[in-house]
Amino acid sequence: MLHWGYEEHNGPAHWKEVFPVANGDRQSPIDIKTEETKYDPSLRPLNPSYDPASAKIILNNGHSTSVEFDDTVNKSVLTGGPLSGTYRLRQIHFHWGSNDEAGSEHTVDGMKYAAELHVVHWNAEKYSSFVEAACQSDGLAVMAVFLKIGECNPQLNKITDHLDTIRIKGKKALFTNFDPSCLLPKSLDYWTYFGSLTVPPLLESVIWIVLREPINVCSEQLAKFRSLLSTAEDEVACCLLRNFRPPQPLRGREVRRN
Ligand SMILES: NS(=O)(=O)c1ccc(NCc2ccco2)c([N+](=O)[O-])c1
Ligand SMILES: [Zn+2]
Repeated sequence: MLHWGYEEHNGPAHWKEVFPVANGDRQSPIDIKTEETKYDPSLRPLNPSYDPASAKIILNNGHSTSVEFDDTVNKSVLTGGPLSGTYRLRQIHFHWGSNDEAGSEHTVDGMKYAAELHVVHWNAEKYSSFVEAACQSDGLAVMAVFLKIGECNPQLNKITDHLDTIRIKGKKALFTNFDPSCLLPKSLDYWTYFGSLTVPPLLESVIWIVLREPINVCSEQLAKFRSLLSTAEDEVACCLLRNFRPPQPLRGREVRRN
């Protein structure tokens, strides 16, 4: 496999050839079977607290589009929920499909949403960098938000309005004064389980926090993500039509709900 991606020749089925942990026992995403989730009274309310000034750049890394935040200080953090300690906001990014019928990574009772937002944090209380934390079993906390097709979402336009300036892989643009809370649903009720990065290197270091309530976006907004290129300037242009990994085996893990 040349370089991993989401096409037939280098997609999720091939990743184990380079990243054997792909067959590990705490891989993500998963299908959430709602009847088998367990209520846990010890789970606390989620407490995201983000400073819009932490947002720095918007980027096309060839696999998704991300907004990167200044994570050198505890200015934008997530506490509460299943977490012990303070997790620092690192970046947000999206996963989508080639049409509106599929695109989310997690599924709920087999149902696929059109897309999924990931809000990525790392355990800055115990570790000194994202990369170090990404190698620890309690190093990362990723909040997942489902995107379903409905009314256009004016908040998402803050992101999609900039995609034409970062069409090519590797392009980045200044992007600040953005609080990702504007993309969270009314309810912060969640499911939580121990899993992994859903993208190589697939490290098993993520405490997943999947919000139960989706947010609405419209088809035209999602279409803009599909016009991003997975290729760089000197390569034959190829659109990033899809970038979701399918659900992985639960391997006996428990999914708890608040
Ligand atoms: N879909 S996800 O939220 O699980 C995810 C996957 C990979 C990476 N990054 C790749 C990476 C390299 C070394 C450690 O991490 C990130 N991230 O960086 O936020 C998030
Ligand atoms: Zn992701």
